[in-house]
Amino acid sequence: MLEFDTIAAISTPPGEGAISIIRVSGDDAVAIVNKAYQAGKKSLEMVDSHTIHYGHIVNPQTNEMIDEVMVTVLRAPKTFTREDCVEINTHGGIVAVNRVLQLILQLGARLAEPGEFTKRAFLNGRIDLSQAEAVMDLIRAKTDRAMGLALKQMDGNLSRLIRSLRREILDVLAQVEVNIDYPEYDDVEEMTQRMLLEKATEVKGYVLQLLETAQQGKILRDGLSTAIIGRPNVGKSSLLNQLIQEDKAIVTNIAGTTRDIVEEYVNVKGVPLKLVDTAGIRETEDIVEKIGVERSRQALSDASFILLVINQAEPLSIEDEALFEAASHQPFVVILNKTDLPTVVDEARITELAQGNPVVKISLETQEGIDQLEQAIADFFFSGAVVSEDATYVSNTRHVALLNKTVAAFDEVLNGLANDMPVDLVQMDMTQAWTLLGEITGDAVQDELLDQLFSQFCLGK
Ligand SMILES: Nc1nc2c(c(=O)[nH]1)N(C=O)[C@@H](CNc1ccc(C(=O)N[C@@H](CCC(=O)O)C(=O)O)cc1)CN2
Ligand SMILES: Nc1nc2c(ncn2[C@@H]2O[C@H](COP(=O)(O)OP(=O)(O)OP(=O)(O)O)[C@@H](O)[C@H]2O)c(=O)[nH]1
Ligand SMILES: [K+]
Ligand SMILES: [Mg+2]
Repeated sequence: MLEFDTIAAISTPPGEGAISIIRVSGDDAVAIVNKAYQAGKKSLEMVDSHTIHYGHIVNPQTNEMIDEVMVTVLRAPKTFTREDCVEINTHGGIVAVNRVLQLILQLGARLAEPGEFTKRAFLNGRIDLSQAEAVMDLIRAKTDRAMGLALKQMDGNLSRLIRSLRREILDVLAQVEVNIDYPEYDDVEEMTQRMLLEKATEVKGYVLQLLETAQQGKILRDGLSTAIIGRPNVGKSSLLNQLIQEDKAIVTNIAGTTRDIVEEYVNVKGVPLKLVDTAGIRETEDIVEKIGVERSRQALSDASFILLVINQAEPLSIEDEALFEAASHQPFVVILNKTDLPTVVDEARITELAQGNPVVKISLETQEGIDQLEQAIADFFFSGAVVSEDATYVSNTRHVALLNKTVAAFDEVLNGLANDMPVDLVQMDMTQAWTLLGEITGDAVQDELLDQLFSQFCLGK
């Protein structure tokens, strides 16, 4: 076990709640909290591990009572950090919890840095780096799918796969050493080269397969960024409300109702969408609406997927046609809304403008066609492929970058072999692939990177 000082932080979000938790971790956690804990003759130093105790937090210097609390004592190693941990459950709000924290800091603990508890769990060997990163993903997850993905990674799903690939590489590297040191056969050079070729090809194949999951993995994690665009009053906000099943965006019959971007996460037939409702796009002199229209254009170019809404009860306008052009840089679905009203729009022209992208007719008034729309969205995402619930995904940009570098290292190995390079040079590239994969799990990372990664965490985590 490494030597660390004792850290403390508030682990619950700021704001009004019934209870807040202060977490303390380190060798002196129990002793420090015990100095402030009062409950008759009871001492936290004497209680069993993983038990919770009622009492008061009292400033030992002034005897001032600060809060009535419940205190959990968790002794190493079966704790989140693998260190002695104490959790103080104070009253909610911000005053009580902050006063208790200040006292704990006065009594010898240091304020934890963001992510420092998780960092200790990593440094003390309870979890690896990709699992630690998954903890952060879990906290930030906004859909069930994103959460499922994070939980699996936390469970070590990706780590196990990476470890097995590294073991394969290490095995072949060891075998190469043996061949060099104890050449049993005359053709040892050729055998060694063949072994390296086979293994590099095989493991590179696995890494490429993993990389193929990255795009979907990223969408599962962050949501498919989807902009709802269209002229004013075509029903964009009504569509957002329909998809999220909630009256979140304001709907009126006044053109130019939506001024600001409205964002919502929603799960459509298993596809997590980050939906953005925008201001109707038109030329306008209204200053506020003008800014809204600017934001709509920005949202349009930021999105990976477009829902282009047209009012089919009106003739197609020049503005509608321009929107097809604007949307054409991303995949889009054309939505002909208001089918409860007579059709006026030129459908042949729409088909032409859609250029093979799906066209779906709906009425947000009568709910007609909603299911077909949701199906069209899901079809786009899955594009025929079935996404397995228990597949291993890469969803983290850092991991994707490392996997790409690993592929490049394998290419070096393969090039070297094709060009009859000396085996020890090829060995170096093979070792490089092994090191790069190790950076995903944190088996080979520098302090600087660790500091940067963990500082992205929330305080108290
Ligand atoms: N009060 C409280 N609730 C919490 C946490 C916490 O730290 N405190 N967690 C913080 O994220 C999460 C739970 N995660 C945890 C993960 C591992 C261990 C832990 O003690 N692991 C040990 C022993 C497990 C066992 O008893 O079998 C281990 O893995 O060695 C604890 C919490 C969510 N809820
Ligand atoms: N008849 C009919 N009316 C609809 C339908 N969908 C929406 N509407 C109505 O059309 C009007 C405009 O709807 P919104 O959802 O506010 O349209 P929008 O595109 O968000 O409008 P802006 O934010 O102003 O650009 C409202 O009065 C809705 O009730 C539909 O399918 N049929
Ligand atoms: K409107
Ligand atoms: Mg609107």
